[in-house]
Amino acid sequence: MYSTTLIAIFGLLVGVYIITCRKSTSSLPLPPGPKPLPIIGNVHQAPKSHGWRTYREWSKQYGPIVHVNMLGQPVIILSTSEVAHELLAKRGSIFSDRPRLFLATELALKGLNILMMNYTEQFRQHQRLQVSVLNATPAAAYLPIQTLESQQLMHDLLENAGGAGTDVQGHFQRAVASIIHTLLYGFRVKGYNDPGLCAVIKFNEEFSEFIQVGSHIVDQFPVLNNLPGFLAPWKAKAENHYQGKHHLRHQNFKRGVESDAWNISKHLQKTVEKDNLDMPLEELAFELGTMIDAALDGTTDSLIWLVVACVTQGQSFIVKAREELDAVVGRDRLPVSEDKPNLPYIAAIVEEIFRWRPAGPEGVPHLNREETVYNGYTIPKGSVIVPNVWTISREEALFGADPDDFVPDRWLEEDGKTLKALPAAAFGYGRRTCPGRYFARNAIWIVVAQLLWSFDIKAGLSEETGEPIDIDPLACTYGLVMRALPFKASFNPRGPWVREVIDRVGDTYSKDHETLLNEIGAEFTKL
Ligand code: HEM
Repeated sequence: MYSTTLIAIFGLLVGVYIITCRKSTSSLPLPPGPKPLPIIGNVHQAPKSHGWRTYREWSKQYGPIVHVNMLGQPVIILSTSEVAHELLAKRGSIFSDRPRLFLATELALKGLNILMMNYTEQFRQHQRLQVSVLNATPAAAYLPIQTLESQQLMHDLLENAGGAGTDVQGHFQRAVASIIHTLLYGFRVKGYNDPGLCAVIKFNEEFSEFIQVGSHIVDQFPVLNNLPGFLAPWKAKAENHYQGKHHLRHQNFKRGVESDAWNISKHLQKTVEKDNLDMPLEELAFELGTMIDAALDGTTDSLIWLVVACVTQGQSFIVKAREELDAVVGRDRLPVSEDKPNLPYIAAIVEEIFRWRPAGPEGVPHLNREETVYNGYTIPKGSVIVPNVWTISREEALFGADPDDFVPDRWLEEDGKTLKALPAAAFGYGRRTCPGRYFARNAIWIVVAQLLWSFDIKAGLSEETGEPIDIDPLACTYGLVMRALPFKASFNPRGPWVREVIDRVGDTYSKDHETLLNEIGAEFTKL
């Protein structure tokens, strides 16, 4: 035991020395950044949490491209849309890998998580499958299911979230989970305590912790993985995570392919067979599971941030949205996706949610497989590239002098009808841009339109004083996604016509979702 520890410590020091002595072929300097110390670099200055806040300060001090040294590992933080585009999109052939920082994560995923794969042929095969079911055209076919679940959400809020209000996270989470489980596996999620949904939430929380730099010492010093299990607790943790995910994914995939109606599991299984792809079913089941994980948090959290905006950012955007909704939709029905071309202000609200509170404010890191030069600076091979989405979404030159405020109008041209082509950073860049962006935009659009058509949204009331509880619009979790801390909000119908319309549809669980799925399947045969 003693000698193993000594070997580990020796390996660690040699590793640090070798890494810090990496040689560059370029004579140009590294990008500017905070002054490092010998060997440890900038580790002592690295933010322990909510890194995007520190990165914004660094960008003000050092400019749009900042270098920090984490124990010899170069980290490059990009803080304008221009630089992120130039490197991650235009030079995508070298900037599309993922960092290999996360040994604990890799143990937990056994190379089966698409989000963490390098840009290899295996990854591209997965990406082609994802795009075939998530691109703009297939995503449009899913609108009937997204609308059905949005109606169910309106019903749930009407019945359960009025008066003094309630913690609304669960209702939104259920609605998003049900959209994705119905489409991917053929079954609806009918309650926020559904065991399958609880399992996905638990795995997402674990995953978010796994990929935090520094959360497992083995990530910095892979040699420690040679330690026996009792000295290496991450091994058992990683194995449990993998086994749990494997079980859930296998079970859901089986349910999907054995179900009577069309669904994405069945569709992709047929594609794999028809195209004779080299992809074991276990890998395909993991791909579907990754889509579930990726879709659930970003979509739910964006909707919750809209609720935060409604209760903290003044009424003027709500008044404008209502004027538009009343003029186009009237008061006799809920908005539907066919109204979209006539409701540009709702589309502007959706873009503003992604800008104001990007679900992943630190982006998902990329890695460059070759050294390159940008604007007179060297970017060493193997740098961890952080698209600083929080700051990029607050570029005053693009978004105006009030980037911290929620102002949907900034997305509209003078005519008030056309969306400006402003860069949207929330879905990432280049070859790794989120394949679910069309799906997410559609799902969020229908919920936002129906929510603002239906409810006055206010802060919940304190049980002790009966007064509204203050909501801090910046209070959030820290992890892969930025989630508003739990809060109470109340949803009261904004007029008598609302209950009438929502009750006319009522509870949607008796609706035949399998017929809707088969209709989507029929659309797919025409694509
Ligand atoms: C508001 C909702 C969402 C946000 C903000 C979001 C954001 C992102 C971001 C930032 C990335 C990494 C991009 C990069 O590396 O540059 C990503 C990757 C991914 N997203 Fe999304 N996403 C959302 C919804 C969805 C949905 C609905 C799906 C699927 C139905 C999905 C599936 C994926 C997948 C599979 C990846 C991995 C792609 C890769 O590594 O190349 N996402 N997403």
